[in-house]
Amino acid sequence: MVELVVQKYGGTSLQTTGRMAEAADRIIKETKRGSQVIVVVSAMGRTTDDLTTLAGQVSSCPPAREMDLLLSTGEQVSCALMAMALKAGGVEAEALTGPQAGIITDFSYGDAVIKEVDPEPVRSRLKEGKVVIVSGFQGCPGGHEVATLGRGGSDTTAAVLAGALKADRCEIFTDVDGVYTADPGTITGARKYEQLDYESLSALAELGASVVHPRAAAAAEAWQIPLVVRSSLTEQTGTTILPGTWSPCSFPVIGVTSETGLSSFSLHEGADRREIGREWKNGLCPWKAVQHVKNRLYRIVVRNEEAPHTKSLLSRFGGRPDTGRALVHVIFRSKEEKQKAGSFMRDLPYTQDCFMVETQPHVWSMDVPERHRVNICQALHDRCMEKEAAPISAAH
Ligand SMILES: Nc1ncnc2c1ncn2[C@@H]1O[C@H](COP(=O)(O)OP(=O)(O)O)[C@@H](O)[C@H]1O
Ligand SMILES: N[C@@H](CC(=O)OP(=O)(O)O)C(=O)O
Repeated sequence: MVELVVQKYGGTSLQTTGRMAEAADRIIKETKRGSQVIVVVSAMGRTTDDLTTLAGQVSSCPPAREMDLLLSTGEQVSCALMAMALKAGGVEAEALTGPQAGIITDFSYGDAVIKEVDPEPVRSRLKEGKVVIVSGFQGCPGGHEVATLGRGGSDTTAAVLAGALKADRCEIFTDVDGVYTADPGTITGARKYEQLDYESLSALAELGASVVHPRAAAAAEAWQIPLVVRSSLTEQTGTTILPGTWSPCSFPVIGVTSETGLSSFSLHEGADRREIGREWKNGLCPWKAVQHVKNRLYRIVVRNEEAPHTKSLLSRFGGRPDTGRALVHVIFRSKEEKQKAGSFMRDLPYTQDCFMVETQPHVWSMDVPERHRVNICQALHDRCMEKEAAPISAAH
């Protein structure tokens, strides 16, 4: 039976035209195995950052619509080049922008959500025997508009397309050979998962493991599409995320993650615990974490972009943002595992100017200065790993 495979290549896998040619060879090999292939591409290397810098040079507050028009071009360049590379390799291919590929979004420029996919444009080209290359990270909110899905959004394009077209699997090609217990780029001793369940992947992705976008993890789970995270630089098998409730081991910790680009507010005066709690529960503030530290001191952590809005909401408490903050998280399998681990999380090094905060019941979180983030993650990861002899698969 012919398999339908979606392959997504991230910016790190398309950094140069040389890398793009390697990706094209891999796609050609997949077609030679007899598969139908849909390819989703991100912008080459750091193109999205470069385009953002360009916008900043002409405007201190670029309009969201034009910003999306600008940023969406990065993926279109990769898409057109990839189709050319494939054709040069003797494979029939056609490049489509997100809107041309039938990806319909809402109107939230810069953070659009895919509402629907018209499978026809891609399906008809597959029927013609073509490899279909789709620009990731973008869709059409209506008319002839284009909206982008937020940073890292190409993963979501791939997972949603895989679901809508009922693909047999969705492969995310990146610069690491799978999903690890911590960022293998910065944390020594991070261990690779050979297999993982959707829930654990989502937990890691939502709390900062940038290897897969959280919306992609959620979409793969919703459609029950097998997801493979693997390296475009090696032939290693990667991490497979499969339907079912399979859990890789009895290891109590799923991983250690961190989030950057945050600001914290310390609220002293007149802060009423119940009032703060009400704001938090009502979701009026998109707060990432909140904590009653002691007596009348509260910490509230928000993304830098939300700091001005939060400051005005909390003005009656006199909160001032402290920038350059990060959150570090130890994600446990359950609330009970977190409670059991309580004692071994104490007495960490680097705790000056750090605050324990509440995020989710099964997650131990701390608000830390961004400059200490990696050291603190390393210490936490070491501590979690020393508790477990051989929890996952061998890696690194
Ligand atoms: N738990 C984790 N497992 C694997 N990689 C991780 C994890 N947390 C963070 N990363 C980082 O995610 C990076 C890949 O994501 P990204 O840079 O967005 O790649 P791409 O451009 O391919 O989308 C890796 O280089 C790695 O440093
Ligand atoms: N190019 C966009 C979208 C994306 O998904 O990129 P990547 O796959 O390289 O994370 C970004 O940089 O955010």
